[in-house]
Amino acid sequence: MASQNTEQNWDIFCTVVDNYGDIGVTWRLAKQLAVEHKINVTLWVDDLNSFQHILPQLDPKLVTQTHFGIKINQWSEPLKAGYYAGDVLIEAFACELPAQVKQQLITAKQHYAEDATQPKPPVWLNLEYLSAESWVEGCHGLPSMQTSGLKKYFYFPGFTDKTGGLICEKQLFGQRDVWQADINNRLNLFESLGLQGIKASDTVVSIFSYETASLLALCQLWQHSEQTVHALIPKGRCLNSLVELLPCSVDEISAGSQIKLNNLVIHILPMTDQEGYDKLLWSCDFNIVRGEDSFLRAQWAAKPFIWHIYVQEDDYHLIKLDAFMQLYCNNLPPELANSWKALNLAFNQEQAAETSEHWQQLNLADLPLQQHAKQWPIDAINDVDLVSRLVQFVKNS
Ligand SMILES: Cc1cn([C@H]2C[C@H](O)[C@@H](COP(=O)(O)OP(=O)(O)O[C@H]3O[C@@H](C)[C@H](O)[C@@H](O)[C@H]3O)O2)c(=O)[nH]c1=O
Repeated sequence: MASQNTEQNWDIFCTVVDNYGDIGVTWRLAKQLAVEHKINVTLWVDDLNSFQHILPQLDPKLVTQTHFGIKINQWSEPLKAGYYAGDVLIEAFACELPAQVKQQLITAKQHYAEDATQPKPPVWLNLEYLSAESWVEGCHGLPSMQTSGLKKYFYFPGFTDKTGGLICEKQLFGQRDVWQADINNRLNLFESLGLQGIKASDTVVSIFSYETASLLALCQLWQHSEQTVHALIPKGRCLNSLVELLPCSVDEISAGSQIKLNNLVIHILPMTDQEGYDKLLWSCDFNIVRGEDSFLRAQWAAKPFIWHIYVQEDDYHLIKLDAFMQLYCNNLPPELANSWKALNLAFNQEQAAETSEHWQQLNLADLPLQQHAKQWPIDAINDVDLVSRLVQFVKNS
């Protein structure tokens, strides 16, 4: 009961469209709400098998289970675990709430309208996808009146103070700095993942992209690089782009495989939990990431990166990519900004030759590039992270 009890109960509903981004973002959100704001969170997920890839201890057969203090309920219809209206209800990325949940909201509203001592109906929010586009500022926080008479708010993550902010745990940058200050952490991590032969002077790149000819071009280039390049690839979609380099079919490749191609060594990794993936990003010299959540975590890793954006109809993703690149490059020397942007654009447009060319122009040891990667997270977070802004938003609504 929001008005009588300080303990808050929030529900988050998430459908897994494809890949891991939707569940990845909502799982981070749930963990931070629970850990930093002591909120009782119930996360409803329609595909626990996908979820298990990033939370290995999850049992996809269970209707309800608790991990990290968060109740995780299977979302099948009709719901097997009961939904009871709490203080806040978040639908992630415009997923359609079950009819029985909507009915509970209407009932809660009616009861409250008849008797104001009854619990208020939950604050209802739709969590949107992250975009750096300027229109986001105008739409963040807008309410939309539903036919039921209930209000639903649109919550837009973003990079400016007029948006909903970015997911980032309070201790994250401190933990990252401690990790990166000691080279042994990186080498120990590689060892614990079973990666052999990585020397401190080698270049290490993590790769979690979608399929693209640009990736093949980069790997072909790295084969002939002066220094050894280690490509760390969690088993998944991007391997399909490297078929012509692989000694066997993608299906036969398993986590733990190591493929040596002249000066390029490809290591196939198991997927780990999110905390393990963060550490991997902190430990590499360069990260190739995708979607929404790994994209943000690559920024928080304070290392240079390529963002392989999720493709949208009519090339709309290129507009989103451009909006982000403009922001990211604001304080970079123009020549460096141009080559970083050109690399990202070529990679996303599958321009293999241009991707190789722009990679060669980018010097990973370049000090301004590294300094920018370190300063950017501080500027981007803009004082207040998404979860703190969200809690405040709920208080004000
Ligand atoms: C490789 C790896 C990833 N992860 C996590 C990090 C992220 O939370 C998640 C991957 O999510 P993303 O980076 O967002 O990429 P994605 O491609 O998996 O998800 C995408 O899904 C689409 C449906 C959305 O529309 C996109 O915006 C995007 O979110 O997986 C691990 O926890 N361990 C791992 O080993």
